[in-house]
Amino acid sequence: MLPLRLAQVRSWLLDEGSLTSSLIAASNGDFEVCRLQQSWRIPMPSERRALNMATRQLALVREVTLLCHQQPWVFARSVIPAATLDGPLRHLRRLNQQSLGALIFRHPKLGRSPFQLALLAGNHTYIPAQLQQRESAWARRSCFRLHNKSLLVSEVFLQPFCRWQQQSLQQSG
Ligand SMILES: C=C(O[C@@H]1C=C(C(=O)O)C=C[C@H]1O)C(=O)O
Repeated sequence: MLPLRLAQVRSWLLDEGSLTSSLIAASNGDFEVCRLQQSWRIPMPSERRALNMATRQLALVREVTLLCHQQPWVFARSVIPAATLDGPLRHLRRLNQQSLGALIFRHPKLGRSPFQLALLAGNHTYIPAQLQQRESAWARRSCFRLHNKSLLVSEVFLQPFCRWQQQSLQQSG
């Protein structure tokens, strides 16, 4: 199957609301978060730049898949600087299988930067090996801000999501 054209996924890529909420609705509630890893690491250079972090500074890096109907629809990587874990988002330290979005979207003053979009090769090293695929994958990235604290969230829309979206578009004509 060819990767979806931008026009076919644009509404999902540019939606500023909670992706968790959208996927729960799309899957009629058959949704779960699977935490792949969560550890203190030096972020990638482009992530450090997006967060204005110093070169050797550590951040809490969380990687999950968002599963709908037990299928991995999205791979998400969040980079949370230590300073962000001291403020109103300090409970993110203890995040496990709960959705990060379910927590941060509770805050009415949550801000979000404009999205950066990319079409990644399905075997791009950014995607964990077990999630890599033949088809290219659309990805988006944005910075959340709350009380001058930031965290960077990247999401890659995988093939099971694309198959569902293509069927949805065909059914809606
Ligand atoms: C930011 C959101 O949280 C989602 C859940 C994540 C997690 O649990 O680690 C990470 C990114 C998002 O896909 C959202 O729902 O919009």
